[in-house]
Amino acid sequence: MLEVRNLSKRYGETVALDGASISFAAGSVHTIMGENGSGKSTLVKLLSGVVSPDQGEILVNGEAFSGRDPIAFQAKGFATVFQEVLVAPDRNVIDNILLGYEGPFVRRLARSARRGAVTEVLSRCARTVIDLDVDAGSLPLATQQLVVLARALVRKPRILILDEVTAALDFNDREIVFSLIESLARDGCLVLFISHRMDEVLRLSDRITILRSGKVVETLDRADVSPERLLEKMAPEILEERRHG
Ligand SMILES: Nc1ncnc2c1ncn2[C@@H]1O[C@H](COP(=O)(O)OP(=O)(O)OP(=O)(O)O)[C@@H](O)[C@H]1O
Repeated sequence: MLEVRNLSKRYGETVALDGASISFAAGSVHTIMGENGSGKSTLVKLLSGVVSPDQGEILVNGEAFSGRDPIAFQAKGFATVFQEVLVAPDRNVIDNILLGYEGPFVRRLARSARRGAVTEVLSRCARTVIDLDVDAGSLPLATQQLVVLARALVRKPRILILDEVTAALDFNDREIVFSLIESLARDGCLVLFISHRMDEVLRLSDRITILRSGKVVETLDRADVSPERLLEKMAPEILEERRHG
């Protein structure tokens, strides 16, 4: 459904992504793992149209497209929740969740229906009760993250990219987000999950791609991985130290 071929991105002297080729299947949770600086966020930015690749292709259902055009990516069914929490701080929660969503769905909604749509989408991704009328900037960071997640969900994405979204969340909200991820994948969505938490990666992933220094080390099926194998692929030097330490 989604494929990247030979994708590369350089920032000055730094090669952030170096000829990455990965195939992603619809209806699956595909995790990208790697140490800090391995290129995970660069891949996310390329797949969101925030930056454009120096080389390589992004294909959706076999059709190549790329470039620096987030709206075009959204139109193709991509929605991304970035690592940095991005709310419009002076707009209320309803506006934040419906922000930039120019689809016919929202245009036709009356005021009360907007509130209903937002309540429904929040109930799918948060146990925390969120006041819809306060400015999003006044909410705790974890709640802001849930607002951004709801914003992605309201678009009914076919490809949902979650970059370290669970880091700030409390236990209850993390559990509800896990269930949401599982149910989205069951319904045919591709969930591209970026995390360095071994427990959640092993629990949720169907496939795992490991990046090291901008290169794809390997893509593995969940059945073939163990924590030790993942660590060996991500950071062999750490495993070596442990063996001898
Ligand atoms: N805008 C930028 N300008 C210069 N260098 C950058 C920029 N963005 C990323 N890099 C560099 O590219 C490399 C890959 O960074 P990237 O953020 O993609 O890694 P990451 O795996 O997401 O790391 P982290 O887990 O810390 O978020 C790093 O060496 C980083 O310093």
